[in-house]
Amino acid sequence: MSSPAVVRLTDLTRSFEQGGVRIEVLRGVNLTVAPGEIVALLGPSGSGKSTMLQAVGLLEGGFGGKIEIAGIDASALPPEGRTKLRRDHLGFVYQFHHLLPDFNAIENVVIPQLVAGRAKGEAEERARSILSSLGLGHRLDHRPSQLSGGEQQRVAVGRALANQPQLVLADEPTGNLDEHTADIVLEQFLALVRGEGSAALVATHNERLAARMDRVVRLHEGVLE
Ligand SMILES: Nc1ncnc2c1ncn2[C@@H]1O[C@H](COP(=O)(O)OP(=O)(O)OP(=O)(O)O)[C@@H](O)[C@H]1O
Repeated sequence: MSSPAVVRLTDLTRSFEQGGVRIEVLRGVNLTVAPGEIVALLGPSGSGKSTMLQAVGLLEGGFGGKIEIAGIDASALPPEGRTKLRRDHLGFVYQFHHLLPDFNAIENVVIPQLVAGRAKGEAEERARSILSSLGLGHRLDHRPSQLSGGEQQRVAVGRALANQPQLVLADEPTGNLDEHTADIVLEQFLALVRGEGSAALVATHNERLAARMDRVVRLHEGVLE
């Protein structure tokens, strides 16, 4: 039997009420992401990309439709079940790094592994290997404030992959970087994700970067084209 899709969204809906006005942001999104597949989510500002990633990331409620992660219906789970699903299967990269400021690069990649129950030595070895593959072997002891924007973002990528997630959710992961640095960081991100065999759903408005991924889907007026 083939392994289940890492994500399957069926008729996903989300609307917000603002000042008495109802905005329907997602109007019935359907999407399937296969294991190891890297999908670019394109759409103009305000089209609902972040809202869609929040749904898949199981970070918020309020969505209609069905969200399945690794073959499990998340919509039917209690909050602790969703937390476990998120911890076991998902990794996150945001536009801003959100690294722990008081910990250095290697610690930022080790800590999530310790939380997940991995032994310290093994976690350190893995963190070193991931950060070296991201070109940061010479920056392991640096804290976020001692790293460039591109380096900070690469550590954030390493942290997202630390626990071998089946799916990485990335919201404008290079949106805060200049074009040249964004290209380098994206290439390293894609290489690491491919090397680990993870799938990824990457929100961006950058067509050029989207073209480097396996498939492009577009959000338009609340549905995927
Ligand atoms: N908590 C909220 N309350 C009210 N409206 C919201 C809320 N979150 C998002 N929205 C609205 O939903 C729409 C989609 O927002 P979202 O952030 O998902 O878009 P996006 O495609 O990620 O945009 P960008 O590329 O600018 O990040 C916007 O019109 C936004 O104002």
